[in-house]
Amino acid sequence: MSQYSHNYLLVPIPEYPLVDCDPNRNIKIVVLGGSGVGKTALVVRFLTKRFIGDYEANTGALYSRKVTIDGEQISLQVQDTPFVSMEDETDNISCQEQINRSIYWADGFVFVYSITDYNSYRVIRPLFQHLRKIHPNTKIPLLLVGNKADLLRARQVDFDEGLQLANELTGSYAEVFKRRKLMRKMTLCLNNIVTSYSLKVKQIKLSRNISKNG
Ligand SMILES: Nc1nc2c(ncn2[C@@H]2O[C@H](COP(=O)(O)OP(=O)(O)OP(=O)(O)O)[C@@H](O)[C@H]2O)c(=O)[nH]1
Repeated sequence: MSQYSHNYLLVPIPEYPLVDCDPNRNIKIVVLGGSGVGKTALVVRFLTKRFIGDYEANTGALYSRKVTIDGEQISLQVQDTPFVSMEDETDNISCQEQINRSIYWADGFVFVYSITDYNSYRVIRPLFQHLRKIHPNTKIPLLLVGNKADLLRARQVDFDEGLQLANELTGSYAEVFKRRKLMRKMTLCLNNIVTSYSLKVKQIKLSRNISKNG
């Protein structure tokens, strides 16, 4: 049983041990952003399909689920991370080593800011530049999420600013709060992340067929 199960209303736990994962059939996604923007909440909502107010702050936790893509069973792994912050008086970010490791590890990225916190939005560009240094030459599947979209009265970041930033980062954009919308947007946007993986799956299938048929 999970170490967290006793104390909290709902805590996602890995569906199966990570040792069972075939490394060729993994999609690895990391969720990144500033402090308190709702990264953990978002991961919990996405994976459990529930909107909840009480959950373990599982910063750094790795979750896994099985999904089917093009008839192939794939393990989707989602990594929650500690927050990233801006260094004082500069446009640089400071992030823990764990974040760098996650960036190296991941195939796709979910950047989260809160629409109620302009500073969390400001973190995103330098974060992307940081990511670019680690993955200089690859197309980066990315979803930008403007979270806490239920708190419209406290809005500090306009919808258009989110959209513009997503375009700049060549990613998709979603402002989310309601579960259905989150699921729809996440699913749609996840397709971006998954597309490159699907191609890989097709290549695997193709090479398997070629070797089978000589
Ligand atoms: N109103 C509202 N509150 C939210 C939403 N998502 C998260 N929260 C709240 O925001 C707070 C921070 O959420 P977390 O998921 O812990 O945020 P985090 O980004 O993981 O935080 P760090 O651990 O600092 O990195 C919690 O009190 C959540 O309940 C949302 O969509 N709407």
